Amino acid sequence: MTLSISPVLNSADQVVSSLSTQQQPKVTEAEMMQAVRTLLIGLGENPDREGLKDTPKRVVKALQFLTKGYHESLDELLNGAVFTESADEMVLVRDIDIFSSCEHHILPVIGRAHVAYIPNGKVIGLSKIARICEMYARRLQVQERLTLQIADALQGLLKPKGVAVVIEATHMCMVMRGVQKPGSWTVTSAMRGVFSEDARTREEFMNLIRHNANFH
Ligand SMILES: Nc1nc2c(ncn2[C@@H]2O[C@H](COP(=O)(O)OP(=O)(O)OP(=O)(O)O)[C@@H](O)[C@H]2O)c(=O)[nH]1
Ligand SMILES: [Zn+2]
Repeated sequence: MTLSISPVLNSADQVVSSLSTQQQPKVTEAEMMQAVRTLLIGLGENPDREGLKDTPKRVVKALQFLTKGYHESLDELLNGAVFTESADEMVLVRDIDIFSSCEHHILPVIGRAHVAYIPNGKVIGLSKIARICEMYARRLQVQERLTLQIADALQGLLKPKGVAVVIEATHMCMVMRGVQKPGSWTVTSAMRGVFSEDARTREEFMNLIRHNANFH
């Protein structure tokens, strides 16, 4: 099977970023598996031993899953779930699990996103906020870009009064290798509109993401 690994783009995506627009060459799954086999040999392994026989196939499948966001688009995931509403108070979806992969080492980045916006005539289906996070997380990323892509997607889709995104994450490339700092985690934020202009609105958001829910 020949895979096109060029990202699926739509108008909303184009508003969001030009970072993923480059055309990629087409590569077959067989070629991808062969590359994994070469890696195994380079690591001193025997790719033909029983335990590793199907590993190239599994690795390719796993990497395709971890980067499936390249083949998704905002239009598809939204499924029309943007509604006209007069609500104009902050909407916050907290503690959205993030499983991404760092683009430098292709190692896991694990954390949580908190996403808020203040509507301006339109609201979005709540699950779609998590789906937007998921689409951008399932790509090779740096945490800063992931954070701003989520913010800019919401800003572009809803034209709200403001958007705030905070991501807290730990990078396995800093935990399992390299500098080896298991307790470290990184916080990134992207503030748009009133969240960037008004310290009180930003403060309210920061307080809400610190507060512990009663049902936990
Ligand atoms: N800003 C940013 N840096 C990241 C992210 N993920 C990984 N990195 C960093 O990317 C950098 C790559 O640095 P290099 O010196 O080229 O690579 P390296 O030799 O593997 O670096 P070390 O991790 O320090 O061993 C490292 O400092 C990583 O910590 C991210 O999401 N955001
Ligand atoms: Zn890394």
